[in-house]
Amino acid sequence: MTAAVTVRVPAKVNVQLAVGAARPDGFHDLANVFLAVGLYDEVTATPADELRITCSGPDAGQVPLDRTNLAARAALALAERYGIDPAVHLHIAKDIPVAGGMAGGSADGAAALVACDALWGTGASRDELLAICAELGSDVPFSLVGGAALGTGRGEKLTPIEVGGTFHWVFAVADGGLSTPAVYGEFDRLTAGMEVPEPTASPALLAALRSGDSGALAGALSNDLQPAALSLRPPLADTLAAGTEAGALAALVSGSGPTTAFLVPDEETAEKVAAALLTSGTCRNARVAVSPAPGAHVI
Ligand SMILES: C[C@](O)(CO)[C@H](O)COP(=O)(O)OP(=O)(O)OC[C@H]1O[C@@H](n2ccc(N)nc2=O)[C@H](O)[C@@H]1O
Ligand SMILES: Nc1ncnc2c1ncn2[C@@H]1O[C@H](COP(=O)(O)OP(=O)(O)OP(=O)(O)O)[C@@H](O)[C@H]1O
Repeated sequence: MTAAVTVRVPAKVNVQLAVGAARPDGFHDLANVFLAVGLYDEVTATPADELRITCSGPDAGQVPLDRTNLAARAALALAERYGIDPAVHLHIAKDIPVAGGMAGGSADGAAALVACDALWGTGASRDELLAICAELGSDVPFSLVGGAALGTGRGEKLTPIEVGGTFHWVFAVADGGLSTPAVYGEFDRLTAGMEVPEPTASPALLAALRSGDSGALAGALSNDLQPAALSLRPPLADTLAAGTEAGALAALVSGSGPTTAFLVPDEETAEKVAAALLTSGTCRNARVAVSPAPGAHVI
């Protein structure tokens, strides 16, 4: 029997997040262009007497260790489908900012699924794993596939996107998180009484990803949730300004925030912008990363 399986899983940034009107089920239809970035959590699955979650890393204190943890929910969902006793210890080595709009919890859900699938030898197909991911959350399927993809529906229906080069990023980690439902709720409040257009992927953005051209991508980045995140957390505007002044090609809120993302031309500029963000006092931490990155995979 396999003794332990470790799965590495990336964070994400939304290079385009086009948000439609609220649906009757409370979700919003999206044109969500996901790009996986090289900040990783690792989930290790080991046989145990009962389902147990532990977490290490600087933000570990903010991660729930009960059955609400997306890693636990993933293990339970797979076990139920295959009639397996979910007796597993899942250890999360967390490096992705918590509640930061970088899909950290979703990443752990996808990683736990891949780890338990390997540990238990369920032999689930890719499509079955993707279906479980979609039940766990809108962002979870992308954490499984990585790379770059267009998410439609509530973000769970994925079409892979070609990426023609490496993009360099700096991520400014804010103090405290933002609740994803609260940010979508603020989007609804800000757009009340307005005609919200059908979300569609930007051809210029897709072309920029395909060509690997950072300058073109900088001109095409967009996030419809940014006004809502800034409305709930006005000081984020200072973080965006600090990174732009330091030489970023473009700045935007990552997903529902409050992490802010800075696209930079190269590694050298990334280090410079990260240092300037740290000294600006407008964020708690600054992380350098490249994209695209592979989805959840056994290491
Ligand atoms: C902001 C993003 O991170 C961008 O990728 C995602 O849209 C959020 O994905 P997620 O965290 O996996 O969200 P879920 O766990 O599926 O949903 C949490 C809550 O976010 C809101 N939500 C989420 C996705 C979506 N397309 N429309 C929504 O309105 C709903 O209030 C929902 O109850
Ligand atoms: N494995 C997990 N890691 C982190 N948070 C988790 C996990 N499982 C459940 N959560 C809960 O989910 C909340 C959101 O955390 P997460 O790090 O996923 O946010 P996020 O990056 O903003 O998500 P997204 O970008 O998908 O909207 C946390 O406040 C926490 O209570």
